Amino acid sequence: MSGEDEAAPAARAEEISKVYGTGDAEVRALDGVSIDFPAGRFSAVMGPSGSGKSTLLHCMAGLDRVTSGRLWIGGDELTGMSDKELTRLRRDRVGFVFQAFNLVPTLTGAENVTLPAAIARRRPDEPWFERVVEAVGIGHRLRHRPSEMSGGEQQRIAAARALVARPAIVFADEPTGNLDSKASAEVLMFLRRSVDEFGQTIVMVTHEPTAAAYADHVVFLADGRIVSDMREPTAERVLDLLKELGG
Ligand SMILES: Nc1ncnc2c1ncn2[C@@H]1O[C@H](COP(=O)(O)OP(=O)(O)OP(=O)(O)O)[C@@H](O)[C@H]1O
Repeated sequence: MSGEDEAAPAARAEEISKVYGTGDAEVRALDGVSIDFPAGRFSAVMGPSGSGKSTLLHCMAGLDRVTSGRLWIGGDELTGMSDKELTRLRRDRVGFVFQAFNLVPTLTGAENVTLPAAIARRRPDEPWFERVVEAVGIGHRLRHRPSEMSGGEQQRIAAARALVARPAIVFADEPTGNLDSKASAEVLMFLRRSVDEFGQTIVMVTHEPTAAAYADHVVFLADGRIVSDMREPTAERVLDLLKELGG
């Protein structure tokens, strides 16, 4: 958590814009956003509803394409990649955690965690799997199916699934949006631990100041632009700034 942000960013956006629709229906969801997400840090993205948070995350993760501007994951430029190249990049370099856990209901917890590696025909790294499972605290749920788990347990399985492939970066979109405060804290503590202990890079969209307070820094969006930035956030300072920004 030192201040050297000169390290190569894990992800970078340069003047990106995203326009949905045309004519009267045109929506400029992102309007010239430039941002570096430093490697080995936990970053949060906040802002009012409709400010472009999910759009930013989806574009940076290669799930959606920008209208203009350039994007990188590590040294790889996403803009200009074919769909096939993007799919491969997402599979090999990016982890995802979504609000709606997105586990496969017919698979056990363990099978859900190792599914991406199986799809990519990668050999499972057993010691690493054990370490991630220990850190996430869901060892006792590995043989259960998602329907037999609480929301918090399902989300921790989803977080372990994102982490176990050792991605260059994990994007989390409202990962605690469906969880109560205790389950949220467990998920967030795991994400924090994965940054501190495993050197993981995380970018998380959230509405919740208490969730943002787990991050090393927070960027604030409004109307598709970055309007503020906060290091070492606390829930109180985040809340104050959101009020100031009218969010
Ligand atoms: N597929 C789409 N087609 C048209 N407009 C879209 C599409 N996706 C998003 N938008 C619009 O782009 C803007 C930004 O949406 P986005 O979902 O990125 O905001 P957000 O900050 O994540 O909002 P929320 O906090 O409510 O999830 C909004 O005005 C939204 O209506």
